[in-house]
Amino acid sequence: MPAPEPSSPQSASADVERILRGPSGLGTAGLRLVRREEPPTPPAPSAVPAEGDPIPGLYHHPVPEPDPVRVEEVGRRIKAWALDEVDLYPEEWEEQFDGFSVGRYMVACHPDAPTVDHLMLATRLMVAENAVDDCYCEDHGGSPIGLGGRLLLAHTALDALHTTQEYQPRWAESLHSDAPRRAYRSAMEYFVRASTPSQADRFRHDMARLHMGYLAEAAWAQTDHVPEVWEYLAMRQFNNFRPCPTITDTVGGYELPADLHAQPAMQRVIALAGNATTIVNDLYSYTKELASPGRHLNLPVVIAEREGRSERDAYLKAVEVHNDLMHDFEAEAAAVAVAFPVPALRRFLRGVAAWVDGNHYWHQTNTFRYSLPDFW
Ligand SMILES: CC(C)=CCC/C(C)=C(\C)COP(=O)(O)OP(=O)(O)O
Ligand SMILES: [Mg+2]
Repeated sequence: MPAPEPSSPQSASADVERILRGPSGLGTAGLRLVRREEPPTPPAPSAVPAEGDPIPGLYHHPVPEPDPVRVEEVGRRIKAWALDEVDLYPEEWEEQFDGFSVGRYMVACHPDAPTVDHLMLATRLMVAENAVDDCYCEDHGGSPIGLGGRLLLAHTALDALHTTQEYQPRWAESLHSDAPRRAYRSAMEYFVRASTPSQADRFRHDMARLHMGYLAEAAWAQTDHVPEVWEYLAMRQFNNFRPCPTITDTVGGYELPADLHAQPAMQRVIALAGNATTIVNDLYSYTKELASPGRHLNLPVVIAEREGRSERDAYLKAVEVHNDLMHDFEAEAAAVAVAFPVPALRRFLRGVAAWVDGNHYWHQTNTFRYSLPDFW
């Protein structure tokens, strides 16, 4: 393949825009997966953000309001699944379940899902993943103590135990014994029915990564260890949203072939996207985590501690780290799209970019869960 012509910074940025957000020009609006919005007006450095505003200076792409009809239907169906199929939560957690707004989240992140059934694949998994995080690791009875055993057993709801006839039934029963396992088991059953074997295996691998990240976070919490910034970033690359954008093709009803997914350049793009989305969480959940009992690690907290910065400087540096990750993600995604001109690969990259943007939108607008610090 001939080497690409060197391009000016303006044309390089137009290439990124075209590849990640679709073609532009007269008559092309219908070809894009994500509707182009007017570029956001960057806030003046001193502007104080109002409730629901984006973090000043955070590099992001606004998305159109998610389709309210789909949001409502996904919301209705996920509640029925949570209550009737997996008995997910007691009545007193209902407000938090509703406040999570998972329908709005998933509709924003998957604009190319052909049907609500496809959206439900992502929505059940998102709810199940949060149930494991809340009930095993965090605020709803979670603890670092004994986490490894709990996570491993829950992981078998995704990646089945194959053992002797004597022991198999005890394992099968165990998958119904708590809400996180019931949720993982059921969500995975739906996912396996809709995905190819290699898509399901990709997902299992990403979930094993996630569980390894939870364990490192828990180990550090147990010994009250504050890692170096790069060590924290390594942990957060695993304790990460990655399993969500990487199912974009199953949710879109197509497949990124396994050999293209496995390309080192594609793996880097996926990791950069996952890392940017996860640092978005660190920034929007900063005040919630400061208010929670004990020390909750997130990027601003680790930068402040390890680099001796004020809380505000550390937060602003974390914004820069996020922005660098986003720029690298976009540049490398554009390079991969040029190197492998395969329609399914381009669609997958657009799907990952849409997930990144939808994830930002949800964090920004979820004022039930998140609020910004007073740094501007
Ligand atoms: C949905 C999914 C795969 C989540 C995995 C990791 C995770 C829970 C996050 C990236 C969110 O981070 P955090 O636990 O800090 O969440 P909140 O800040 O409490 O919303
Ligand atoms: Mg957080």
